[in-house]
Amino acid sequence: MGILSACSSSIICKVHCTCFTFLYRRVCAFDLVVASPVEDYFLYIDDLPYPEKKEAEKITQPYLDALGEDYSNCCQGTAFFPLQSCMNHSCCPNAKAFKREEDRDGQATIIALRPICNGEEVTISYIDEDLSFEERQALLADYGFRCRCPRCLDEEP
Ligand SMILES: C[S@@+](CC[C@H](N)C(=O)[O-])C[C@H]1O[C@@H](n2cnc3c(N)ncnc32)[C@H](O)[C@@H]1O
Repeated sequence: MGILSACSSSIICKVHCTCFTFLYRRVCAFDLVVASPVEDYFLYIDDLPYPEKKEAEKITQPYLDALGEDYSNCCQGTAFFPLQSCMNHSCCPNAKAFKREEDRDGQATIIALRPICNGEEVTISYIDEDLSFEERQALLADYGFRCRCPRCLDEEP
């Protein structure tokens, strides 16, 4: 297995997605929900100084009227993150990959769940690690492998 190891800081890194497309999950895609970019755009217009705001609103108001309440719908999708794709799974992971409110589009954060020693492998969980050994193995079989993490080796009958 390839290994991604890292330093001991709690926020390990911010990773960027290279494309925003639907991928087979074995490639290690990452499900995302991001705030509506349309809403962000209207908030930006709202903050413009007076003459520019007036000008911009002449163009944006018809779109806002047409969209109605749907303008603030968040977007959901799956993205490919090259760094996260290098991270092996563990049923007792030491890190977690997710998008925080402050992460902008195309960015996600890997955060340590506990202190990680220099040189220690950084692992995330691909599944709900609260499941039983059999349930975890069944889900991971769908990813195409049998889990050999320390917890599974320990729980293996
Ligand atoms: C997203 S890749 C992870 C990076 C990969 N190890 C590499 O070198 O490119 C997922 C693959 O890594 C292997 N893998 C990841 N976690 C594993 C684990 N806990 N036990 C066994 N194999 C694992 C499996 O072959 C799996 O299909």
